[in-house]
Amino acid sequence: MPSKKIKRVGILTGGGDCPGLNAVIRGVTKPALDNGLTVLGILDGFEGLVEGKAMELYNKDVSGILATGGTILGSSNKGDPFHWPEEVDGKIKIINRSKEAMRNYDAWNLDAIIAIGGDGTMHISHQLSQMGMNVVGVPKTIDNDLDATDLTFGHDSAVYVVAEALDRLHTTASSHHRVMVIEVMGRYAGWIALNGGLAGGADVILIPEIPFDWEAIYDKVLMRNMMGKRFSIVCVAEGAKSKDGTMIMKGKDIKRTDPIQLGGIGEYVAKKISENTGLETRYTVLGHLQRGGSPTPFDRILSTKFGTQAIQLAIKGQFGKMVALKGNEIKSVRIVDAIAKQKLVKKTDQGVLAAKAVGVCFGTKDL
Ligand SMILES: Nc1ncnc2c1ncn2[C@@H]1O[C@H](COP(=O)(O)OP(=O)(O)O)[C@@H](O)[C@H]1O
Ligand SMILES: O=P(O)(O)OC[C@H]1O[C@](O)(COP(=O)(O)O)[C@@H](O)[C@@H]1O
Ligand SMILES: [Mg+2]
Repeated sequence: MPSKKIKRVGILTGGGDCPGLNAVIRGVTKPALDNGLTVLGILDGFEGLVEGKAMELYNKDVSGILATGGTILGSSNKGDPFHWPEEVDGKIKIINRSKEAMRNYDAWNLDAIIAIGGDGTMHISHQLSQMGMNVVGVPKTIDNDLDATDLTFGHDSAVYVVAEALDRLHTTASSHHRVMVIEVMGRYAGWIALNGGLAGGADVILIPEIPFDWEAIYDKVLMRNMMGKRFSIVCVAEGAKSKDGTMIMKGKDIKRTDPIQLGGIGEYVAKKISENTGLETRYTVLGHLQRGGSPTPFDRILSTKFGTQAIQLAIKGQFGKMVALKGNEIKSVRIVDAIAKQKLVKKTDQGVLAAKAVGVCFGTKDL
């Protein structure tokens, strides 16, 4: 049976922002308008859907945003309709506001929503699909931890920032004969540390998937020193942990479905190296610099392909699907399958093998 012709589509960006979101919004909106659809930009992710915050998008709104960072729609990693925190008598109570989300969807006369986000956004999209909402997903996250796509947009831009930072740290590390530790993002996945470390020539890369031995790190930096290489660069993922330790948290935000805020491992690793090797050590936390600014050309292209394919799926009535990169092709997968598995670094990944082959230490002798 041919699918009902859609006339009006909503678009939102959920979760942590990243470079390329605006390129996707443009990639969806331009062809949608050309096909006679109207487009409603929902503000601040699912928060806007629940609270009724939106604006019409016209050609002028998406003109000139291909290369701009952030999202013109705003984003939020708190507004989960199914897990909405509300303060009652000074205490946080979790309530379900999904019916209000459905009500706004109907009140706005939407035939579909394009939801751009990561695992959290896709979880919510799946739940809303089950309630009858037509959703098409677009995978974003600097972390690259969605298994259903070979790459998420935003990752390449984050890796570019890490590589540039490592280049800069190299020159000062070399001048002062220091160990430089850099903490990068990625949550429970080590992709940013692995790919950024590879691109920036790190000597040690520490990732959550490969718990490390302290001794292996000390040996590596001391050995380099003995060989006359009087500086070392250690690239550590925020979720990395030692074999005898746990991930280090900098805080908790109970308003979020995953309340854990990672951070602090860089400082800790630097302190331990300094205490146990006697080498002068400094640390840098790259933080949100990895998520800000203009997308790389690679991410602009991927985002544009994702956006244009997503609106095509919606026009064809292919709901409950997420666009995905498979090899060089943009395909689609079911959102329910996309949230089934997190993509983590495996010890056998070519990036790990290549890093090992050029002498990178992962803080373990077990590899
Ligand atoms: N496993 C989950 N199931 C349902 N909702 C989630 C889950 N993880 C996160 N969320 C919610 O999804 C939204 C976005 O999640 P977040 O992880 O910040 O961004 P992303 O969409 O990039 O993964 C937040 O409102 C968060 O509370
Ligand atoms: O900006 P916040 O709320 O501190 O979140 C930081 C987290 O968001 C990220 O930058 C990106 O995660 P998402 O893409 O899943 O939102 C993680 O690498 C990091 O742990
Ligand atoms: Mg997430």
